[in-house]
Amino acid sequence: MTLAMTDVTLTYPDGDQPRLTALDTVSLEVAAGRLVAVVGPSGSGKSSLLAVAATLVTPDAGKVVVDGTETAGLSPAEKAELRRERIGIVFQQPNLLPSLTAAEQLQVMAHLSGRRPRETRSRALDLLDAVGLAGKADRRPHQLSGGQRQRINIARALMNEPAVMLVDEPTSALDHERGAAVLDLLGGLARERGVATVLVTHDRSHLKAAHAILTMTDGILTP
Ligand SMILES: Nc1ncnc2c1ncn2[C@@H]1O[C@H](COP(=O)(O)OP(=O)(O)OP(=O)(O)O)[C@@H](O)[C@H]1O
Repeated sequence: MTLAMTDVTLTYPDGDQPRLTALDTVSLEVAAGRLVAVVGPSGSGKSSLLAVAATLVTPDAGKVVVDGTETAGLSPAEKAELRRERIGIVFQQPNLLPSLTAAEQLQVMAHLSGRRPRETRSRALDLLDAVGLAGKADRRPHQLSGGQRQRINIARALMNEPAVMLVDEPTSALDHERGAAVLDLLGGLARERGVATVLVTHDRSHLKAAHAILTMTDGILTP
């Protein structure tokens, strides 16, 4: 299993109240090439789930295995390397660098991993093509639409050929039609590139690209 979370519990301090349980013995398995959607209302624990899967937050209990690596024993530097090399993260807002072209946004990722510029340029162009942005490689963010920027965000997350992709509300800034297109794209990329993808959203519409839809309620994940 490419991503396996087992009995993960995460609590946060809550003033003088007992600690708040954001994730309550959550288990989730995602195989290569599958897109699993996690749907739940605001505050149900979706972002917490992604943060734990991304090794950004350490759970109180439970096990997280990413592409065969048990994450509990890793040092902060090893976790950072795992994130850079094996995990692609797509947040709601693309956070593109204003001065860089579309291709350069992707190349920066590969550069951080020590890959050579010539290789990375051709991989960046291939990925931009895969997300429907062939011909836009030299545009800067302000010359692109919101939907196109979100596609760059997705292509950038794939730049280092991750085993796992974690996606947080990718359609919140998009209209209905563009949102549906981005979700279809994510499903297609997961399948074609064999990436285990988890998508969290509060919005149940256009999830037909998902192989499974799970529900998060008050930190509890159910089929
Ligand atoms: N750093 C934190 N410290 C304390 N409580 C937190 C922290 N982060 C999240 N929480 C609480 O944990 C619970 C789950 O939050 P989380 O952000 O995971 O929910 P979500 O489903 O992603 O919500 P949204 O859809 O609004 O982003 C909420 O009750 C939230 O208030």
